[in-house]
Amino acid sequence: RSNNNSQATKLTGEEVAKHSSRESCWVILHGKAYDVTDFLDDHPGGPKIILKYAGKDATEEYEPIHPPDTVDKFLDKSKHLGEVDMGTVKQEAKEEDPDEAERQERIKTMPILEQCFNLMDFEAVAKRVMKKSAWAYYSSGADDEITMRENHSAYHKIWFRPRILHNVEKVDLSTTMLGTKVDIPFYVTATALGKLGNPEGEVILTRGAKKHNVIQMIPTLASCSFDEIVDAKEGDQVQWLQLYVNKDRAITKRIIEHAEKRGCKGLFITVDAPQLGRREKDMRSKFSDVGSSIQNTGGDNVDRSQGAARAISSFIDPALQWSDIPWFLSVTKMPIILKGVQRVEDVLLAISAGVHGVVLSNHGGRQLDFARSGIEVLAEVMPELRRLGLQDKIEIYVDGGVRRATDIIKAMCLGAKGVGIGRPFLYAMSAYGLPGVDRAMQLLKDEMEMNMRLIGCSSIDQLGPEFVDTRGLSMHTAAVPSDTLGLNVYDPLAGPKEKAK
Ligand SMILES: Cc1cc2c(cc1C)[n+](S(=O)(=O)[O-])c1c(=O)[nH]c(=O)nc-1n2C[C@H](O)[C@H](O)[C@H](O)COP(=O)(O)O
Repeated sequence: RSNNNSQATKLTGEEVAKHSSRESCWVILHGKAYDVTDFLDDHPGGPKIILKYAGKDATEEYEPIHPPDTVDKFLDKSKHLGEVDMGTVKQEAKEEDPDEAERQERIKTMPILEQCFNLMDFEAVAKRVMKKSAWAYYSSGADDEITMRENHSAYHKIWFRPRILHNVEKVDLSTTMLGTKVDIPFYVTATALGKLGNPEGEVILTRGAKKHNVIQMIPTLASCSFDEIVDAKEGDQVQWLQLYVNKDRAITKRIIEHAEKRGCKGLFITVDAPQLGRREKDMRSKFSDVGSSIQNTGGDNVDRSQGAARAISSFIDPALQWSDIPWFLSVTKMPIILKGVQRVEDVLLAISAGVHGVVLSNHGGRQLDFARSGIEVLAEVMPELRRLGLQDKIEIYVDGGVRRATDIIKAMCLGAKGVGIGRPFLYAMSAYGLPGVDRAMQLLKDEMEMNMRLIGCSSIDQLGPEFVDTRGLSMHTAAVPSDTLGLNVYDPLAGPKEKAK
């Protein structure tokens, strides 16, 4: 114990440093020491990443990945060893990030916020100023990222059929989602690890959503704790919960009940991620955290650096199935929406399972590559629901690649109740904080008002399929990257000169 009388009860860094092995492993988090020896093999991210910080201060690495209440929730109180006299802790020489000096330079010369005129501008700035590992995590899609690009380019295959000579002096962009009135038909969708981009994390999105009266979907894998995000809401602001279903249903039940108690108005069960996709940019990035046990392809010596996503997702239940839905309906009164539905057959199954909505989504292209865009699936679903007279049985949302208000309008014309937007608000938050999110949402509102006028509609309920031409939608002319791997190793048939040897 430190002998300085004002620090009488505090541990010293030296003492903590003695416990730096599998046999006895202590770490320091936010100035307190914890004995995590018995927790090592239960850590979703595997033991290696903890052992890397055994006997040391792990706060910086821990912060963006774990909500602050994680230790209290998952580590028995007997393992909480108390305060550390941080003056006695040898601060590790930070792994010099060669890019850091240049990144700081780029931050000094970044465009001012007013120079961002659309959502893609935020992406361009974020790419320049974000830490590599954070950019990699947010921007990556699965495999060759074909679907990630298709999500956005699919909107370019839909053309408007505007009408003229309708009074569009007053334009009302408001609508309702799951019974909640919103100012404009988009919501902030669930995206994990908000603190990778901004030290304040998801609460920035909460404040932006409040200002523009749109709904925020709280991610299971948020950096902020669920309660921090709910506490950050104001007045009657509405939030939804995105749920990754845990193999341990008791944990899932606790999360659902707590969310309902805290006033969440929708439960979005993510169904397109029984295993998180292979996001290669994320895997290649500095984030050298070892992968979760779910990816264990054999032995502990295998380098399983799988990036942030894999490290935090081993709890997700790949056995989740339709027969589980009645249980979810029995444990909550919140409307239940399946997030990640990708074909009309499953929308019909969702209706017969009694859920209240679906999000037609491929997880922002971060899961199955070559899954179709949400908007293309929407164009498949709605005519079939209308044919069967089921279009009012369920609320249909789409997300993925929405970057312009015209994208939102196209989705509404095709019958969506609203659209989810992910990366653009992450980039705005990462580059400019709350002012960035505020501007991004305002830009969408301005674009939406103008575009509604130009297609000849003054309110959302006037939008319908007759305003769009979707004939090009099923042409998958995605900009497929050249087959770099194949070309690098391709061995053309030996020509005549080769034979002569
Ligand atoms: C960009 C992004 C998306 C994530 C996301 C994290 C990031 C950085 N994460 S993930 O770590 O597991 O992949 C989640 C998540 O926690 N849960 C979820 O349901 N969707 C997750 N999504 C998907 C998201 O909810 C939308 O489906 C997707 O972002 C929509 O596409 P855009 O980003 O193009 O708007």
